[in-house]
Amino acid sequence: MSGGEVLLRAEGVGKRFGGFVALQGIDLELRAGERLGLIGPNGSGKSTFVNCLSGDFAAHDGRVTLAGQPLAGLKPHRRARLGLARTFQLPQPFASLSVLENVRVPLLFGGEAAAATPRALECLEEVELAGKAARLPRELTQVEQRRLELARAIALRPRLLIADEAMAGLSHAEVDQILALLLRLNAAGTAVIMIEHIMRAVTEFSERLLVFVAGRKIAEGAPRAVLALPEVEDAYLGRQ
Ligand SMILES: Nc1ncnc2c1ncn2[C@@H]1O[C@H](COP(=O)(O)OP(=O)(O)OP(=O)(O)O)[C@@H](O)[C@H]1O
Repeated sequence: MSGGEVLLRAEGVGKRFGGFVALQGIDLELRAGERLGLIGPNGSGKSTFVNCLSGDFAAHDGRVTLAGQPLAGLKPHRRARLGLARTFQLPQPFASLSVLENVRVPLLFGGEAAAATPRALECLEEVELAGKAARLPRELTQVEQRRLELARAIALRPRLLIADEAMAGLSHAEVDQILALLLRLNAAGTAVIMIEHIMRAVTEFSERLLVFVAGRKIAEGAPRAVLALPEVEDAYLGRQ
């Protein structure tokens, strides 16, 4: 479900770690409600880019705006309040808090303390975890932990959700569950950037694919067309 206006604009984003250039010259325009897939071999800079968007890393170069507002210098929780949410490759719940309390946390810090419990319960319903609200995260299965991570990310009703490998290690059926959940969120208006190594999932989900290799964007466009490009094939076969 994509609207017309640009929601996120990144221009010339770059990031170095010491002398190592992890990311260079990344431009992206994402429309409201769009479903974008970000792919590339291991170490190509996908998570680094997402970290620069979410504010977990400070970019060295470039400019990022969300709905026209510059994000430079804003910490992740400020970006979350503006509507930019992300999940982490490795779910990061608070181990000693219940599933419900974990979803209440972003609401308490996001200025929605008054309605934190009903909204947290609504999110758990959305990800089909309401029955486990009183459990501890470690009592959840792997796919349930992924769903909890998504519930925490959607608590503040983001305009953009970035899902960083939300399906890694899951079975075929579990991948389908997460895909269905992300499609539901998107149908309700949330733009989604999906970083994913599971090609079936990312091509099925995305309206547009971006391909990173060695910190640069090498291709962008409709999934099937992009995957058919020789330079993309080369990148995956390690010929680049
Ligand atoms: N905090 C860091 N310090 C130093 N180097 C880093 C750091 N984070 C990432 N890198 C390096 O930056 C490069 C890009 O890493 P990044 O995690 O963004 O890749 P990725 O495309 O997300 O990979 P994967 O698919 O394996 O998750 C890699 O060479 C990585 O080793």
